[in-house]
Amino acid sequence: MAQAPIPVLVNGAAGKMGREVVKAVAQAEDMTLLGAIDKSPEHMDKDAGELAGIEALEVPITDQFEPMLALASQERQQAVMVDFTHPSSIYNNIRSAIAYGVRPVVGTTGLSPEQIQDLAEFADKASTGCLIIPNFSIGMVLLQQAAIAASQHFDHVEIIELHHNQKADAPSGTAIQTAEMLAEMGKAFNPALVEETEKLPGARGGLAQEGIRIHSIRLPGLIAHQEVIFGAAGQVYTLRHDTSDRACYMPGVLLAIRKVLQLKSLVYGLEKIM
Ligand SMILES: NC(=O)C1=CN([C@@H]2O[C@H](COP(=O)(O)OP(=O)(O)OC[C@H]3O[C@@H](n4cnc5c(N)ncnc54)[C@H](OP(=O)(O)O)[C@@H]3O)[C@@H](O)[C@H]2O)C=CC1
Ligand SMILES: O=C(O)C1=N[C@H](C(=O)O)C[C@H](O)C1
Repeated sequence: MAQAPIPVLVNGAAGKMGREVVKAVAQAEDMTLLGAIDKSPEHMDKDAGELAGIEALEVPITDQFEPMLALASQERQQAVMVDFTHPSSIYNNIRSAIAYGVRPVVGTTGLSPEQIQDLAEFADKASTGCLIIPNFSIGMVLLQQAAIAASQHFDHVEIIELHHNQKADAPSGTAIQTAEMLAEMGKAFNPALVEETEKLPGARGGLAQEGIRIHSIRLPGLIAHQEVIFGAAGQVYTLRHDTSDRACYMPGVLLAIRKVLQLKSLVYGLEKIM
């Protein structure tokens, strides 16, 4: 029997990322858009395809999250929920999806390490695959790999992340993940040479693990950008990634939808499924 297409729910379907995901799923031959959920009253009942700038898909935007999960749980082929909503709702969204046996692919940032640990235990107990991916772009995975390599040779590093000014959380999930990866190298960075005084609180950025500082910039005109800057005597090594279109995340999102069906636990980071 031919493999049935993967039924996909998109949560946050009226948002900037959600619209891209609707388009990508509609155009993927092995997937079908089962539902498009969003809480924005402005877009309620609109056709998700038309809102995404493609043909009508006969899938209206709805705010009925749990009924959609219930519907998805009835599907012959296991269903996936892609979530690009808001930091305030993501923890509960993931728990609800897992409770219904629907596999979450999560791009929404802002979960704490404790929440991720708790969700990992919940997914384990339910033997349900779940992917939490702070950044779906291949370019960022490559930047992070280059940063890990550079960290073996440099003891000083700072991260700057720059985003559009509609972003709710700071620092970005990607910057937090990048700092975590560098911290896992097992050494402390940025040994202090002088006693520093911050004349303006926050001037030196947020302090992540192992002395790594993260600086967040929010401006209209930006999409998503990150620099990891290494310094040593007489040299500076800068790694930079720039996005110019949210389409850059879609190959990673489609890969994650396919891969989450093979998992029985929570996996954090695109690099783990590539
Ligand atoms: N992992 C990755 O590669 C990427 C991750 N992101 C992350 O994805 C998230 C979304 O980003 P973006 O698309 O730019 O944001 P948007 O604000 O453009 O879109 C979010 C959409 O979700 C809706 N929404 C908010 N809360 C809920 C809820 N509880 N249930 C259903 N719908 C909800 C919003 O409605 P309303 O407008 O009414 O609030 C809005 O329509 C952010 O956390 C961002 O950091 C973004 C880009 C890439
Ligand atoms: O809000 C965004 O836009 C983005 N959010 C993610 C993050 O917080 O890292 C990924 C990317 O930077 C775009």
